[in-house]
Amino acid sequence: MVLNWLEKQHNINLNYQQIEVINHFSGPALVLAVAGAGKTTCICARTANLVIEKKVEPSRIGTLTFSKASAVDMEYRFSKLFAPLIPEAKKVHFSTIHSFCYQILKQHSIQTQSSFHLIEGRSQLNHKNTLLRKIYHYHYHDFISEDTLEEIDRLIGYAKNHLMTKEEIEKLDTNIEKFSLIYDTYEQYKAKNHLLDFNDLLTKAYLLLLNNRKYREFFSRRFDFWQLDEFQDVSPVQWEIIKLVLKNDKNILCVGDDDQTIYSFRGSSPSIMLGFGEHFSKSKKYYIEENFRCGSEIIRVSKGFIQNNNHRYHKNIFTRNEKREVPEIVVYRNEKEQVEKTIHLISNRLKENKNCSIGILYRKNVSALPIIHGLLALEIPFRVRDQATKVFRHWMVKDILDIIDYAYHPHQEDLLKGIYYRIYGYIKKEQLEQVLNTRSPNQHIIKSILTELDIEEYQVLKLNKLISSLEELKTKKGRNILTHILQSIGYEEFLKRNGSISITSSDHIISVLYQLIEKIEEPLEWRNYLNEIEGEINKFKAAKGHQNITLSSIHSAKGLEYDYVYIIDVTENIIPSLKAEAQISEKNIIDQIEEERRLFYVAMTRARNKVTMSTSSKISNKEQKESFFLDEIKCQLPYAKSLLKTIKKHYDDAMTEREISLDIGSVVFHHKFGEGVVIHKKSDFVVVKFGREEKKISIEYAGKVLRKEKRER
Ligand SMILES: Nc1ncnc2c1ncn2[C@@H]1O[C@H](COP(=O)(O)OP(=O)(O)OP(=O)(O)O)[C@@H](O)[C@H]1O
Repeated sequence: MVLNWLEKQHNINLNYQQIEVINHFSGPALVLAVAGAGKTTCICARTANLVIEKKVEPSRIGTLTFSKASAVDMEYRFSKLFAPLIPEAKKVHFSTIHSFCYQILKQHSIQTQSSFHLIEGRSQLNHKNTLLRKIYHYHYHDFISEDTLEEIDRLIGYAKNHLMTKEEIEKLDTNIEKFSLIYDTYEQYKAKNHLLDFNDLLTKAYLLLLNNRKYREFFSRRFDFWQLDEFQDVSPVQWEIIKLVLKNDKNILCVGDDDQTIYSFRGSSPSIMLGFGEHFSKSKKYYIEENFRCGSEIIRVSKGFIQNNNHRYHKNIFTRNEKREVPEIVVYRNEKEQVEKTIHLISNRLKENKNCSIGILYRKNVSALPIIHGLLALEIPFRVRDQATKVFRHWMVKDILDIIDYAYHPHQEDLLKGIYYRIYGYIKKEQLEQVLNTRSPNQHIIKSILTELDIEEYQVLKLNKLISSLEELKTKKGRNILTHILQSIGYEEFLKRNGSISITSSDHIISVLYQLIEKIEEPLEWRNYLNEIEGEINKFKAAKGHQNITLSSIHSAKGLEYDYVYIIDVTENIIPSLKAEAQISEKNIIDQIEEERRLFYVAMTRARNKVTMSTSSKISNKEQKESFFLDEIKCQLPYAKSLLKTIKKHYDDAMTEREISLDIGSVVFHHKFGEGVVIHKKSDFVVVKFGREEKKISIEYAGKVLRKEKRER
């Protein structure tokens, strides 16, 4: 009946693997699906089948997802597909795990006449960040950078999702030395003020269910049939909650694609999916391996690429779709060319087909800005899915704007307080405090240091130079504004000294700012201009209706599809983006690379017709290597053989001219393992990927082996 309905009313012919899933009735089941396999269609059809064929009450079926957007989307699709067939379709429950936990806590608060307030959510977002900022300042006596704030937030989520003990939190692999102190203070403050963040919804609900039999029984009666979508994203605490509310019959159907696990950094754990069969010894396992979305060339290339991961279920990914277009790699000369040519390619696509959909995807939100700038200039409409403008509040952008403002307002102490140690002049904290206590409010602060304090000769020279550089800044235009701040005012020097941001990532931000600042006539215009761009982006974001072009981070593009996908900035250190913690283990590096590879796979499989991956040879005028993922993809392309020969020749030639390069992405040769790619580099070792195997080799040893091999050639 359901199959007939889908075929007749919606022209959807389910394949035999999908039909098997739809017919699954009771007991635990794991559905291993591939990208574009119609997971949502399957869950909706199985729900309809339970109601129509198995006579299950619609309100007894509960489907949980991980994001609000997916829950809303599924509810909408279920109603669109089956509302005319199932009069009580609205009674089927679709929600997020968080909202399920919220109901548990709400119930508890009613019964115990206690209350709690959320410090996250649409209107509350800043509350949590404000609290973390204050706690950081309390422990470090310093202001927190946006990067550190994000990292602390992530670590808190990670610890909670893994139900970590105090001892485990103390041992967490992080550069933030006082993290466990910050964590304790945060927890104490929330407990005292009855506040909860989103992750607390999970941990508190878990504890309630674990320690209170009545709650456990009450909520396990909530549904007879449970379905869990995006199972690959489940975290340990979420999985514990689900297991606690399952009744003895364990009617749960979990659907996911382990190749699309992209939230491990936040707490999801692929091992839960991989261990499903061990947990439920009598479970069934289904596969849906046909991709209905992508052209066969995209499937062939992306499948070969993801097979480089070792920790995954083997799946026979296939499609019956035609070839469509071969995935393409484009190496541009510099970041500017990448933006211009990408927009040009997109415009041509739209000329060919004004209804086609285009996704521009990137690993870091900052990559979106030059494209946005270019699209705005050409008045091409677009949509931005996530917070691309967050970079405008990045501390580097704030510093640059403050330096400009300070040049115009040299008496303003608030401005100088934030930047005095980030610019030339060697101003010490005590000197600044001393002069701020004695000078009158309208006095030029740096001049006051010169006239009122007893300072060394070298500093007199530096301060005089700084005063004239700040004056000179007011005369600069366009790119020269930024160059002057970086070089003459000393901001570049500070970036190099500062360990909290990698040079590559500051280079990336600077390169983006260079592109945005080009047409600025005088420094003071810069702040307004950034506000204008932000306003435009928000306008486009709010605009309803269809837009051909969508800009999105790869993370936010999960679950979506476009006719044409452009993945930009596929550059070393941008993707894969690896954390460079001091004590990081080899296993951790490999796990991170595998997660990044999954992320790239998600990006590629968003495309129906063609995926174009681009990189630029230079960023901020500095040579830039392409991501080694592109080497892995090149091996899958039709022209791979001849291309590999070229690469090999290129490296052979290069090696005869200079020492072998052990930089990430370099192709190297080992006497036993053959050709490999350097995928990670530390001061004393490198990790080299030879085919599907990864080897950790000490730098000293690697140097010897690789040179020996080359000499023999
Ligand atoms: N049996 C089918 N025949 C034809 N098209 C189908 C079938 N099942 C699903 N589709 C279509 O395939 C596309 C992918 O489906 P869907 O977005 O549900 O996949 P998914 O498994 O959620 O993908 P991903 O995990 O990559 O986001 C959709 O356009 C959907 O309508």
